[in-house]
Amino acid sequence: MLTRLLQHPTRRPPEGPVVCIVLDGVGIGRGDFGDAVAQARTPTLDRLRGLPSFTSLLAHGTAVGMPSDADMGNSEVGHNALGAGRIVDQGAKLVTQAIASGAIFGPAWRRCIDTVKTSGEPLHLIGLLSDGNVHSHIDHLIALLERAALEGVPKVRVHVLLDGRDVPARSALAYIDRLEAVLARLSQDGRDYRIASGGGRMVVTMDRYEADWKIVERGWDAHVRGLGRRFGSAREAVETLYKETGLDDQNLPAFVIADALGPVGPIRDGAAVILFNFRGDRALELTRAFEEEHFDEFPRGPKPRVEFAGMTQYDGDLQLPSHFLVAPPAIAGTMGELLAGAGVTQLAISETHKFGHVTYFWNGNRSEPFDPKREKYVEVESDGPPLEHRPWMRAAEITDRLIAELDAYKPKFVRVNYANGDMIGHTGDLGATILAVEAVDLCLGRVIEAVRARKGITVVTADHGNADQMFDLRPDGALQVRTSHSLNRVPLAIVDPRAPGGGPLLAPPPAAGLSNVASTCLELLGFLPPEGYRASLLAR
Ligand SMILES: O=C(O)[C@@H](CO)OP(=O)(O)O
Ligand SMILES: [Mn+2]
Ligand SMILES: [Mn+2]
Repeated sequence: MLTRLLQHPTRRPPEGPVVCIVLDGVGIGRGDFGDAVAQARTPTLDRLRGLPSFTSLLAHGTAVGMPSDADMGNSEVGHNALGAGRIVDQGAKLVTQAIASGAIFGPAWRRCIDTVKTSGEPLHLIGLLSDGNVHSHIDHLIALLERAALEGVPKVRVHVLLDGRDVPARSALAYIDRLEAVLARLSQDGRDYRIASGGGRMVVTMDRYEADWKIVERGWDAHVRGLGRRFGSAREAVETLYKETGLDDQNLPAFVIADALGPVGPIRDGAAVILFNFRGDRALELTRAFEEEHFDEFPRGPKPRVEFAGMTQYDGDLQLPSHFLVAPPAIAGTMGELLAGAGVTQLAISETHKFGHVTYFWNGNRSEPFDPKREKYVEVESDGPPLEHRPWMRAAEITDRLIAELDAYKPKFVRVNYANGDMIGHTGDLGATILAVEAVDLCLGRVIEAVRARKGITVVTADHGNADQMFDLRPDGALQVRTSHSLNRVPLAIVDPRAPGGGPLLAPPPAAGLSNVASTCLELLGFLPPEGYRASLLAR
């Protein structure tokens, strides 16, 4: 692996910057009524489709390091591939492999098991309960439960975050039933395994990029302190909350499972806690709440002294958490690191919801800049929910700031993420998602024009689909709102006013995907595609 960029023998970099725009969740759909990208009025995207430099890229499955081609893409694996220029085996795959080999039951697991065997306190498992394979997989949870039983752990408590964002919007009961069956089977020979608390992932525990610590506080109260509305079972909680609130899984309020003696699973001194999500963005804040001695993001109450482990290490710079079951994907030599080494100035910009995507994920799950003197990271503060009431989100403010920074900071390479197609697509609201795509298209046009005026090049792509598929066809023929990402390909277009047709000719290798974008950007900047990187998309 090269650690230094080499000049390209023939490519001349532009006078201005190379700006890579990620349209989060804007894939290429079927063009039907449920394809919000096709339904939207998008003069800029339409123009890009006519360029010689337009193509489509794979953004899901094995092309982004997921276990199989049935797996959707997501922001983590998408931005990892964009920034690393290679296909890296991702958390979903690494955890499954570590379960198969037994490597997952290493030192961190041992510490947890030894702790609870000594104290008599429960082993607590906290995480997202679904088979979405974006943040977690229920099979991983079940493997941990089976092993705990095999090792004679007497008490386990599971704290379940309801999904409905990577899986159908109201599918929580199916996963709860499946989990309850496993817990009942394992609750024999004196063992006592139960669900202890839970709530919808968008309002309980799984905040990211410090958008709203209240979310984590609600989770802390329910999982750790046993504080919250009580129910006899998770099924009863979900059924009642569906009826009372009309909300879907991702937004259901927190709940606590209690019996005649009170909450069944508060987390106390001497317990062990495993956060079984493998993806870091939405796991880091709870990790900090468990690990940091000094902490003032919310009142924790007395912090229980527990043995804490993550499914993996979520942040390689901050080394969070300190103990983890599976080694994280090793992503070194990302394009950000190589450009920093070559002294090229970089700007990364997005709004809060996607800020870490263009910094942390782009840099291989590292939160810090490689060279703070030549990198500027700009976060535009996001609006609060409900986002479907503001589908334009902060696209205009991001655009204003980006254009201002082209003159003020004068970066040579820019990466920007527009969150709208994804964040509004996840709400399942077709009308709002059409508006979201239109807002992005407007800003896209502004950026392209500003970059052209400064003699730069724009590279437009997306990290995975979402807005392009707002419905699923159920087996019975009925339509069902789709809140999750799609498996569709994503657009790739390059605007270079120096090229005769408005963009360079492309020669995409077979099965070209997101991992080919880094070499493409580096080549446009006048460098050779680095050794080990996937090929550039540019024709010779
Ligand atoms: O919101 C998220 O956490 C995921 C979906 O689970 O979306 P994205 O990968 O686009 O960030
Ligand atoms: Mn995304
Ligand atoms: Mn998403």
